[in-house]
Amino acid sequence: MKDSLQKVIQSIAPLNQELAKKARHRLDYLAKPRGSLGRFEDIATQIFCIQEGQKPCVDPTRIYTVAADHGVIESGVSVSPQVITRQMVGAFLQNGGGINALTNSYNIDLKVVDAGCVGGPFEDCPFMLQRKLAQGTANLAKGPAMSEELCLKALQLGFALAEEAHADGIKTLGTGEMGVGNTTPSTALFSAFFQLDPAYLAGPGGGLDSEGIQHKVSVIREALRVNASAIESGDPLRILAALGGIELATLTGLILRAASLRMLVVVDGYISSAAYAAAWKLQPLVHDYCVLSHVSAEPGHARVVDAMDAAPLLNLGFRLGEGTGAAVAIPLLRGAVDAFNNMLSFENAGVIVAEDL
Ligand SMILES: Cc1cc2ncn([C@H]3O[C@H](COP(=O)(O)O)[C@@H](O)[C@H]3O)c2cc1C
Ligand SMILES: O=C(O)c1cccnc1
Repeated sequence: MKDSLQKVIQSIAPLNQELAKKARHRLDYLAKPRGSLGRFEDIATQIFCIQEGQKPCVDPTRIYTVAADHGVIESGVSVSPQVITRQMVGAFLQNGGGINALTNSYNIDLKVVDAGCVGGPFEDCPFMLQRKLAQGTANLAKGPAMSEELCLKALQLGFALAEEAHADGIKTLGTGEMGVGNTTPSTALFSAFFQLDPAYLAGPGGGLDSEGIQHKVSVIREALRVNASAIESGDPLRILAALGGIELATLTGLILRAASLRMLVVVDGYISSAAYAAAWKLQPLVHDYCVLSHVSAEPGHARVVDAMDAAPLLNLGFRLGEGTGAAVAIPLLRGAVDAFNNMLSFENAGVIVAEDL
């Protein structure tokens, strides 16, 4: 199983800088001052390179909202009980979650994945994927959250999801998650990967008060202590297994495989960024295939995006997860490629460039 991870990691190619020059050249000759479409120009260039110089396109798009439970919930790290994970998946299946409203609004395909929810299978539904790998994780404050084997299985589930999307002709993938308690493993991963104090990162998640946040910090400190040997190994796979979650490792696999299949990935907020951080530690080239949709209202997010040299597109005060930020960013990507593809050049528009006078 480790071999397939190595294979995916090695098959991610750097973007061709000659193509980036070509895209910049085109953008410079469109009927606008150079660089005046700012980040849209970067996005169009990135997509042009990912798609190897084809006319860039964003659609069709899909968001995978991956659900799983977390043993650490028994340590009192969330305002919500574990059963909310299941109930929210039930709400998604009735088209009633935040992610449903936004994917419907923006015409994005949604797939909800049970990767590790406690309990039995969910009701059948055309956009539900029943891929349960385990009944949640173990409590990371007491030992590793996952065995390396379970973590590899989750990575492989992520590979399969990216492959299925690719086979369906999807060009852009978004990440989403649902798992009560998952800001705790996310914060633990960020602390371990970037040597940051959990007190500097931990926030309210689903709604903890300041006392609750302090308790969460102490639980994360304990998780870092009991999993010190994995952290000291510096091996991102061991760290992800020890401190992560099933949905997080699935999203890590999805990001890696999507990059190797040359798909653009829109990474949602704080929690999805923890999956991205693991992918980035395993293969820094994923940076070139990903866009971070927004900076989460979870206060640690701005701090870790700095550590990853990433620049989220939006700041909307979102702190929901589920893929909602990714959904909101997708129309912006469409606008960026439409400007690239559809604007006239100075010459075709009959506009005289100052330097030609
Ligand atoms: C009703 C409800 C819907 C959600 N949808 C996403 N999350 C978000 O909050 C959870 C993480 O926060 P914490 O670590 O504090 O539990 C995750 O499930 C995340 O997706 C929700 C949380 C709740 C309560
Ligand atoms: O930004 C997120 O992903 C987030 C933050 C808090 C709670 N749930 C999700």
